[in-house]
Formats: sequence, C-alpha cells, structure tokens
Amino acid sequence: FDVTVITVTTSFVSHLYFRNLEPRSNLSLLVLLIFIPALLSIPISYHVGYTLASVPLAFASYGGFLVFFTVSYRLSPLHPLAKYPGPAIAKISKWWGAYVGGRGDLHLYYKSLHDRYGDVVRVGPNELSVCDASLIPAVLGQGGLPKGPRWDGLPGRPSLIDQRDPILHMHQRKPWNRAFSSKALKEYEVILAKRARQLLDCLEDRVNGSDQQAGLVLDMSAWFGYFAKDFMGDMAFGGGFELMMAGGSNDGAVIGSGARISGIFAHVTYIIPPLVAIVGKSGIRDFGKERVSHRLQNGANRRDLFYYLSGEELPESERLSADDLALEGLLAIVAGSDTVKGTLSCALYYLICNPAVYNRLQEETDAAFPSGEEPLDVVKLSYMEWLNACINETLRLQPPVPSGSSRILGKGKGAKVFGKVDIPEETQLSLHTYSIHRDPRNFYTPDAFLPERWLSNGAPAGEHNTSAFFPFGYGPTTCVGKNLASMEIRMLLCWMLRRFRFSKAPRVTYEGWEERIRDWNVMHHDPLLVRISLRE
Ligand code: HEM
Repeated sequence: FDVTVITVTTSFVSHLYFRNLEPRSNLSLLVLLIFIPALLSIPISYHVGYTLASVPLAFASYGGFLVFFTVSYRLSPLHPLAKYPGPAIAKISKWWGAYVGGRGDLHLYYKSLHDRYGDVVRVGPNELSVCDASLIPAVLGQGGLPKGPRWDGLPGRPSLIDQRDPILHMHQRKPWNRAFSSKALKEYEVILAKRARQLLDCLEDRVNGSDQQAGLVLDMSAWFGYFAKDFMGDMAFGGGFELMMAGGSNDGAVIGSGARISGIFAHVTYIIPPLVAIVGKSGIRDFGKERVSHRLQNGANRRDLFYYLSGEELPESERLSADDLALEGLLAIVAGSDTVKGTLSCALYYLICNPAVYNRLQEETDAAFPSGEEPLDVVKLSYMEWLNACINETLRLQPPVPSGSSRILGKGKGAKVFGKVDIPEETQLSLHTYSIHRDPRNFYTPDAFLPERWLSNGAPAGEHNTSAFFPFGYGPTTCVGKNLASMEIRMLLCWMLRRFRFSKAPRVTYEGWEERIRDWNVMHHDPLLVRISLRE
C-alpha cells in the first residue's frame, strides 16, 4: 500500500470516533492521538528513508487529515445537529466555548447568538443552547434530562452539584434537603444574624474612623464577599475563615479563586482528569479536609449544615467519610458565597443607580422595622413586597449562574423531542437563563430595571411570565440553598438600609459596570465602589 493511502485511511477511521462528539475517554485519546501516529511513523520512515523526520511527518499528516475529516463532518449536512443554526467555529469544537468561557462574556455571547439565530442555537459539535421558557418543566423537571458535564469537578466521588446520575443524585441530596428544611433554616437564623451584625459593625467602624465631611468610599462587593464566605464557613465547617475580621486576607479567600479556570473547563471537562494527573492533587481538598477535622474536633454549639451533611444523628456506617464531607462543605462555600455576594452587589448597584427605587425601599424598611429594631423577623422580611420585588428584578437581570446548568441525553436513551427541539442521543442542551430572563416574550422591556413588574398591584401592563424566571434552576436539581440565600439577601439588604445611606461615589464611573459582569459559571464582577454614611 502507498503510505499516503494508509495515513488517509487511518485518519478517516479515527475521525469516526471524533466526528460527532468531543472526546470521552482518555485511553481512547491516547491511542488515537499518540499511539496510532507513532505507529504510522514506521511505514513513513521506510518511505522517506529518514527516521528522524518520519515522526513529525506522521503526526502532522495523520493529525491534519483527522482534523480535516472531523471538521468537514461537523460542518456537513450529515451531522445529526446540522439543521440547527450557529456559528461555524462553535460547531467545530467546544474549545471555542472554552475560549469565550475564559473571556467571561459567555452569557452575552449566547444572548447575541439567540438574537441572531433564534431560539435554538448549536453552540458545540453536539450541544444546543435553547431560549424557550416553555421547555423548562420538560427539560429540567421530574423525568427531564439528567445533568450534563458542565459542573464536572475533580476526579473521584462527585459532590452533589456534579453528581450526574439521577438516582445517586437523589440519595446524595437527602441530607442537603434535611439541612435546608424549614426547621433547620430556623436554627440558622441566629448564625446568620450574628454574621450580618458583624458586617454592619465592621462597616460602621470604618465609617466612624473616616473623615465624616468627605464621606467614606468602600468596595461593598468585597465586603459582601467576606460576609458570605464567613457565613458559609460557619455553616459548612463550624467557622474559622474570619475574612471580615481580617479585612479580606485569610485562608478562606482561596476558595473560589479559580473562577476563570472553571469558566474554561466547564466546556472541556474531559481535560480535568489528565490535568489533575499531571499537576498533582488539588490543594483545595486538603484545605477542606483540614476544616473537617477541625470541626470534628471542636464540635459546634448548634446544628449547622455540617451537622446534617455529616449525619451526626446517623449510625457510623451510614456517615460520609472526611474526604466526602470536605467536598460537600467546599461545594456549599463555592455555591453559596459568590452567588449571594453577586446578588447583593448587583442589588446595591441597581439601588444607587435608581434613587426612586432606593427611596421607596428605604420607606418600606423604615416602616417594617422602626428605629432600633433589628430586621431579624424573617417572616416579615418575606412579606416585604418592594424588597422582594427589588431582589427578584436583580436576579432576573443578573442571574448569578448566568448560563444555567447543562443537561445531556445519554447514550442508549433514543432520540427525544422537546417542543420544537428534537435531539439525538448524546446531545447536550442548556436552557439559557440569561437569554430567557431578557426575552421580551417573557418580560416587558426586558433590559430595564423595573421592580414594579413584580408587584401584585400596580405592575405596568405588558408581558410578565413568572414561569420564565428560574435563577435558582428548576426541578430535582434546583438550588438546594435557595431559601437560605433568600433569607440572607433580604436580611442583609434591609439591615444595611436601616443603618446606612449608600450613594454613588464621586469620580467613579458606574457606566458599563453591568456589562463587565463575567460569567465564569457563577457571576464575577468588578469592585463596587460606593459612598457610605451613617443615617441619623
Ligand atoms: C442567589 C443565590 C443563589 C443562586 C442564584 C443559586 C443558583 C443555583 C443554580 C442555578 C444551581 C444549579 C441548579 C441545577 O444544576 O439545576 C444551584 C445549585 C446548587 N446550589 Fe445554589 N444558588 C444560590 C445560593 C446558594 C446557597 C446559599 C447555597 C448554600 C449552600 C447553594 C447551594 C447549592 C447547591 C448545593 C447546589 C447543587 C444542587 C444539586 O445539584 O442538587 N446555593 N444553585
């Protein structure tokens, strides 16, 4: 055989593995990308008569043909998702998604694709992004699709969020559900109030220590971050971060610091295991384990999240190992701190940019909790209509998980139809939260901050589809910490407005702050510099 024929044929056969999907197994990658071209270099060396040149030649020619066949197939009408529109570069490889994910504007990019191509866009070789609120129950609800790879984490037992098997997920979620029952939440109110009070006291100390005339300008988003991590640290590991006390620099700050990386990896999760094998074990796990043993040694004087996750009330044999507890605890901190920090920051941003909304909220909080009373009554907070309208509107415009979570139709499940979307096996599908929240078919003037749209009386006429509002997800994998998050955000906002006055800081440009919010799975944003003073 002619060596060219051998090379082209082997590349063609290998492309059958790559043509539909991104790689799935590292062993097959090793065989197809290293072993085969290395073997090919033998006949090539006979042909060119120069052994040293044969190896790069084999890799280049085999690789070149492999890419050519794979790309041609992915762009061709033969691909099972060929009928769905999308940018060619996205259809070719998820590495494009990884690039956009690292840039941080994935949510804006997907929104622009939906504006251009319509409700269903092909955003990867085998992945669709869908902007259609009517599909939320079918795709995410009971009996819908299981989780896709977006949250895949470190190798080993998955934490709750990256547990993709629906049955295992259901079992793993049980202690979490107990931990966020109404009875458990009631117990957390004290821990929350203590941390909220600490934040306000820290802020007050700084205001008192500043030049009262000039006023104090603080990065409130940093302070929200310290608060949220200290609080979740209390809940998950019985405390120990003390970021508020240290003004930010402390061990706890490392958790979640790899945000950009996770924005990239979410698209190419198959590279995580080989990378971990090369780089070595992750330090974050050791940190988690150290916190677990600290909590086990010291115990806690009240029930916290750790109590429920560790199953302290269960027989020894049914409890989680220290390793697994560390993973679940770290998940709580990652999932529960940047999301809350982001929501509080965006809410404050919208308030200072919309003085009429701010003043109305001030009136509501002053009336609900007259002078001297701390806003600890969570039932009362849950009935404050304007407060909740402001929070909902913030979560609508800036969902802290802007691109939602991916789903996948597994191999062997057969094709499925969801409304106007029919998908073959092994297709990934995401309902794009940011785009659905800003779709004029769901919300009148969708880009405007209009809390009044959430009022039962006095809402402006126009579209208001509450079933298109799903910042916490939907169905069996919906955010388990939703009620805790709502309690935190309500209490904090209300308390801050009772004690301080916030306004735009002089010489700070607020324009574009919203547009610079990054979607690294969870939202990240620039510092939020705000002028803060004590109220009379
Ligand atoms: C504004 C605040 C928050 C928002 C918007 C939010 C949003 C979300 C979203 C969109 C998901 C993914 C759902 C899915 O995959 O279908 C999620 C999952 C999760 N969230 Fe939250 N979250 C918030 C706060 C919290 C808090 C305070 C905690 C406390 C520990 C928490 C813990 C979790 C956990 C453990 C999961 C995984 C649930 C599962 O897979 O069953 N979140 N969250």
